[in-house]
Amino acid sequence: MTPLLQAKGLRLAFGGLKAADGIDLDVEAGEFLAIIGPNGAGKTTFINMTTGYLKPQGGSIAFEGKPILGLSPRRIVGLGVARSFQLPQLFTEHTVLQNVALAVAAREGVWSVLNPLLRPRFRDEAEELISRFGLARITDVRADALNEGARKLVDIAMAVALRPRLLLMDEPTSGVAAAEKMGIVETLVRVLREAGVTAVFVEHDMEVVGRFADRVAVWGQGRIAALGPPARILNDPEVQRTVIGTLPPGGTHAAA
Ligand SMILES: Nc1ncnc2c1ncn2[C@@H]1O[C@H](COP(=O)(O)OP(=O)(O)OP(=O)(O)O)[C@@H](O)[C@H]1O
Repeated sequence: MTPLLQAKGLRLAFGGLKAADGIDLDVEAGEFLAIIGPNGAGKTTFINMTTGYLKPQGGSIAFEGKPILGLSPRRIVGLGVARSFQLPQLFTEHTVLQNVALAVAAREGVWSVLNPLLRPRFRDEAEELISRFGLARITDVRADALNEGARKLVDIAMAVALRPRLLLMDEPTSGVAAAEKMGIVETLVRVLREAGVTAVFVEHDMEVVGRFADRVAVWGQGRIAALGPPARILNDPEVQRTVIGTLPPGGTHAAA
C-alpha cells in the first residue's frame, strides 16, 4: 500500500550546516509517529519541509502518492496536511471561539479576520470542535488569557478544523505544566484518533512518546539514526545516551 507520506533523500543545508542530510521516511495511514532527537538535529526542519515552509535542496516528498514538494503551505493544507507550531499561532486578542471559527472559515476559503462568527455554520462547527477538545468552559476566553496547555489545544483544534488527514505537531507538550501534560496529550490523541487523523509529532518527553507513539524516529544531525517501535527504541542504549540522557557517556545501562 502507498504510504500516506513518503519522504525520500531530503537534503537541506544552511551554509555548512546540514539540517537534512538524506532523510527517508514513510508514514503509514493511521499511525502516530514520534520524532525525538537532541536540539538542532533537524526535527523542525523536517516539519517545515513537509508543510511547504522550507524548500529542500534535494529529494522528494509525496502525500498520498502525489508530489507536494515546492507547493505553498496553503496548497499543502488544501491537500490534507496540517501542522501546529512549537509556539501556538493564535490571534491573541480574539476568543477561543473566534480563533477556531477563523480556521473553519479559512478551510472554506474565507480568509477574512472580519467576524467569521457572523456565519452560523462556522460558529456551530467551531463550537462542536471546541467541545470535542474539552474546551467548552473557555469558549469565550481571549487567547492571551489562556495557559500554555489550553493554548496548545486550541492551536491543534484550529489545525483539525482544516480537516487534515495528516497532522504534524511540533512539540505539542513543550511549555505545558507537568501536571497537565498527560491530560493534554490524552485529549488530542483521542480527538485525532476519532477523526482518523494520522499524526507525526516532535516530542522531548519520553513518557509521552512511550505511551502514545506507534513508532519512533530518532533524529541525529540531519539524519534518521533509528526507527522502530517505542519499546525497542526507548530501550536502545545509544538512544538513551544521545537523546534521553539517562546513561553516562560510554555507559551500557540506564541510570537509576
Ligand atoms: N531558517 C534557518 N536558517 C539558518 N539555520 C537554520 C534555519 N532553520 C534551522 N536552522 C538550523 O538548522 C539546525 C536544525 O534546526 P531545527 O530547528 O530543525 O532543529 P530541531 O531538531 O527542531 O531542534 P529543537 O529540538 O531545538 O527544536 C539548527 O542548527 C538550526 O539552527
